[in-house]
Amino acid sequence: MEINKAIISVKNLVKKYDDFIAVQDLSFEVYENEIFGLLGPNGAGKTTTLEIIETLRDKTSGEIIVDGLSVDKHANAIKQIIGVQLQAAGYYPNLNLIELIELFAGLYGADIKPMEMLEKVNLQDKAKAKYKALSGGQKQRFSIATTLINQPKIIFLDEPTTGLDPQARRNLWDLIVQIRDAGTTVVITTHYMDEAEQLCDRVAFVERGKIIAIDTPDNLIDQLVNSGFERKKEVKKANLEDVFINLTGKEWRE
Ligand SMILES: Nc1ncnc2c1ncn2[C@@H]1O[C@H](COP(=O)(O)OP(=O)(O)OP(=O)(O)O)[C@@H](O)[C@H]1O
Repeated sequence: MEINKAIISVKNLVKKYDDFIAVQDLSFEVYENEIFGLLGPNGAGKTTTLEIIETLRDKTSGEIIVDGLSVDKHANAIKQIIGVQLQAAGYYPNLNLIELIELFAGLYGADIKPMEMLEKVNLQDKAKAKYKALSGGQKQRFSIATTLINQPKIIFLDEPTTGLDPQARRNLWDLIVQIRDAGTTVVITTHYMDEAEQLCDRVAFVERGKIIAIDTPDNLIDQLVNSGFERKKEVKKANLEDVFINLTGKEWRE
């Protein structure tokens, strides 16, 4: 049997905001080279947990190891091996996409070819465009390109497909799978369960700051079915999203 190697290990993580406990005794591992989904209701503590792993937020207690490095002792070293989506506010309005990638590469000291980065996310035709002139799907793809500039071992994507149409969403899934297949571990949050089911190798459900289930989507669904669960209504063989894709096609556009 294949032994999975943990690239992120979170043990007994606790985060308090004054008296409020946002994360309580959370433990999980992310395996090398998987797409790992952190799922759960609004306010469950997903973003807080990710930001602590990304070394952007302090924890109250617990232990986090990222690729053998402790967040307590090696935050700077961790920053160098992870890719995090920047806030759009960081995209200087007067620079085009190529210039923005050059700027970030300079900040990271990364030796990359900007056009190759844009090709990876299928934005080569927009190299001279400004960020604000991009569609929602293109903006997300650009933002994912920026996470790859320092050739990270792990990237973190917080709700990357929110607000995208079904086609753009599926294009983005293909891109995320390509990134994993090229050897990068992907940690993602999403509120779309169809997305988690299709895209994630494993998922963890977080509720009120605790992990309540963690496994492959297949195993979690099988466990529920084996417990006697049945859907109330017979499900049709296609849904409205399939109609959308069938009518409008799957190719990259925007
Ligand atoms: N800086 C802060 N100060 C006080 N409370 C905070 C702070 N940041 C987050 N919280 C609280 O911590 C809890 C967890 O928030 P968090 O953003 O981690 O949830 P989430 O699971 O990412 O939610 P969503 O799905 O809505 O993005 C929430 O109740 C939130 O109000």
